[in-house]
Amino acid sequence: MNSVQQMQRPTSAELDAADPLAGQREAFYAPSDGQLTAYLDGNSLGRPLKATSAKLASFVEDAWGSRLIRGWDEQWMDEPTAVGDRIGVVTLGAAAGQVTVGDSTSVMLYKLIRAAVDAQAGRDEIVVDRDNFPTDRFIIEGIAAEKGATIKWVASNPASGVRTTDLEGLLSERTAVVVLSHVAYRSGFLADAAAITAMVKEAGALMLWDLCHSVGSVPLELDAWGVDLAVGCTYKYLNGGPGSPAFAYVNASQQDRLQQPIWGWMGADNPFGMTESYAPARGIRSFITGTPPVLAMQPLKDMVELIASVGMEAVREKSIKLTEYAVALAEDILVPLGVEIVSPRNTAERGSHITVDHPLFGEVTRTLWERGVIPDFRPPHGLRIGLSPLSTSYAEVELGVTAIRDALTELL
Ligand SMILES: Cc1ncc(COP(=O)(O)O)c(C=O)c1O
Ligand SMILES: Nc1c(O)cccc1C(=O)C[C@H](N)C(=O)O
Repeated sequence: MNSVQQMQRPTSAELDAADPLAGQREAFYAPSDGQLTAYLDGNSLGRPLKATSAKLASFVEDAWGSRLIRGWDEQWMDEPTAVGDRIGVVTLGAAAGQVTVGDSTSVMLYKLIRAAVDAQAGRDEIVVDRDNFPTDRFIIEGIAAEKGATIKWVASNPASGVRTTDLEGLLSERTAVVVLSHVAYRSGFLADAAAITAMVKEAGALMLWDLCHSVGSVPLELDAWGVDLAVGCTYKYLNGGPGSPAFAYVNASQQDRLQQPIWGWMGADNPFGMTESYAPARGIRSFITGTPPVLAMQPLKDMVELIASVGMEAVREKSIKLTEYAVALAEDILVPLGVEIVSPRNTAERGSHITVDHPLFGEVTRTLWERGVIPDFRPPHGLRIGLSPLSTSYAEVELGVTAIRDALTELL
C-alpha cells in the first residue's frame, strides 16, 4: 500500500480534527522561512511560544529597563525558587520549596551527585546505566575520579531502558546514589520510576532521576514516589529556548543532609552580608551558586502556565496518541524498507519520541533537513522523531514519516 490515507485507521486530518489540543498549536510560532514542513525535534529544542516575544520585550523595557538594580530586591532574588515551585507543582508532582532553577543540567548533575556521594558516608559506589546521556556518564566519571568512588554500570538493553531486574545484584550497602534517565534519550523508553525508586531506597541509596526527556511530556509524581533528587532541562518540552536554565529537585527530607559542592554567594545564608566565609542558605536556596539567569528563565514561565491550563494528563494523552500514530505509520511504510523501530511498542513504557534505525539514516537525515523535515540523528543509525504534544500535529507526523520513506527509498 503506497498511500498512508488508504489504510484502515483515521487519517491525520481526522486525528487533527478530533484533537482537543489542536488549537494550542496557535500559541507557537510557525516557522517564517516558508520551507519547514514538519518539526520533529521538540525533544531537543521546543518551538518558541508567541507570548515569548512580548514577555522578553516587556522584561527588557519594564523589569530590567525601569527597575534596574532594584529588580533584585523586588523580585529577581526569588525567581529561581518561585519559577522552581511552579515547575514543581505543575509538572513534577513536587510541593513548593523543593525546586530551584539555574545552571545547566550538567552542572546541576554535578552539584547533586557530588552532594549525594559526600552525604552517604561509607558508601563509595555510583550506579548509572551505560546508555545514559553522555553528560550524565561524564559527570559521574569526573566525580568518581575526584572522590575515589567506583562506578557500577547497569548493562540494560540499549533498545529499551533500565528495569528493576537490571539493578538486581548491583545495589548494596556500598551504593551511594543511583542516576538514571526517566525517559531514555535514544529509545524513548519510560522507566518505572516508582518501582525503581522504591528498590533503590530499600538499599539505603539515594535516587536521582534525569528528567530532561520527561518533564512537560510525562506526568511525574516525585513526592509520591519518594524520589530524593532530580534534574531536568527546560529547553525541550518546557520551551525555554536554547540554553535556558535547568532545574534541580531536592526532596525536603534531604535538604539539610546534603551540601552541594560549589559554594557561591547566592546560595549563602546572607548574600548581601558580604560575610567572611560561606554559610549555606536554608532549604532549597543552598543549591544555588551564583547570580541566577533571570532573563533566561522568562520564556519557560509561559509554557509552564500553558501546561497548567490544559493539565499534564491531557498532555500525556496526546503524546501517547502521537507516538502510537508514528509507530503505526513506521510499521506500515518504513519497516518494509528494512527499518527497525527501536522504541518500546507498549505505550506505558514510551515517552514522547520514537527512534527508528537504519544504516542509511545519517544520509537520510541530511536530506530531510534540506527538505524542511526536521527529526534528529543519533549515532550509529538512530533517527529520532520527537513529538511535542502541544505543538505537533498528526499531519506533521504523517508528512515526516512519509518524507523518511521517500528519502530512504531514493538511496536504496
Ligand atoms: C538526558 C539528558 N541529560 C542532560 C542533557 C543536557 O545537559 P545540558 O543542558 O547540560 O547540556 C540532555 C540533552 O542535552 C539530555 O538529554
Ligand atoms: N542540549 C542540546 C544542545 O545544546 C544542542 C543540540 C541538541 C541538544 C540536546 O538537547 C540533545 C538532546 N538532549 C538529546 O537527547 O540528544
